[in-house]
Amino acid sequence: MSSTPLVSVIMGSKSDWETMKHACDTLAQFGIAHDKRVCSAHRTPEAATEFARTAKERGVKIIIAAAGGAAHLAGVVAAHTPLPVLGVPMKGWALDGLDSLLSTVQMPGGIPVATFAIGKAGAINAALFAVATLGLADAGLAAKLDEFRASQTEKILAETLP
Ligand SMILES: Nc1c(C(=O)O)ncn1[C@@H]1O[C@H](COP(=O)(O)O)[C@@H](O)[C@H]1O
Repeated sequence: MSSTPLVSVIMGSKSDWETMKHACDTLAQFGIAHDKRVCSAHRTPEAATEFARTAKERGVKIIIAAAGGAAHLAGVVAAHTPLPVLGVPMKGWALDGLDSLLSTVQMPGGIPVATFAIGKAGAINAALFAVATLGLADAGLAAKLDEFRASQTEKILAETLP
């Protein structure tokens, strides 16, 4: 997207992209300007902090942060910005994402991370949540979300079983 990103999608590793592309696809479906990048609280701590500290002045409204395992990225970013941070725990490794979920969701009081489901559903829902939030100040966007939900309902009701 070429215009100023309203949503920044960050992930701890390129290996998270297969999942997080669903968040970016969903944002694109609603025409929301967004950017995406890899940054890690563990492996690139200065870059992650700098990203978080400057996001608001760059015009970003919402950050979607994905990480797996010892998933500290969303929490660290939330510590450095007043912007809403939506955390998406990645699935995988020995604990299948439970570790990612718990390390994303269990924030100490005072620094919230809104945490979504593990994996693809969480990636899509974080993007839809960003759409809903931005839709509070954008009637056109809110109408698109209404349409999306109505067509989803129609599709499910039309499903037949073998
Ligand atoms: N949890 C974090 C953080 C962080 O929280 O800062 N940085 C990378 N990672 C995670 O490590 C996993 C494995 O990464 P590699 O596949 O690169 O080894 C990824 O799911 C990533 O999000």
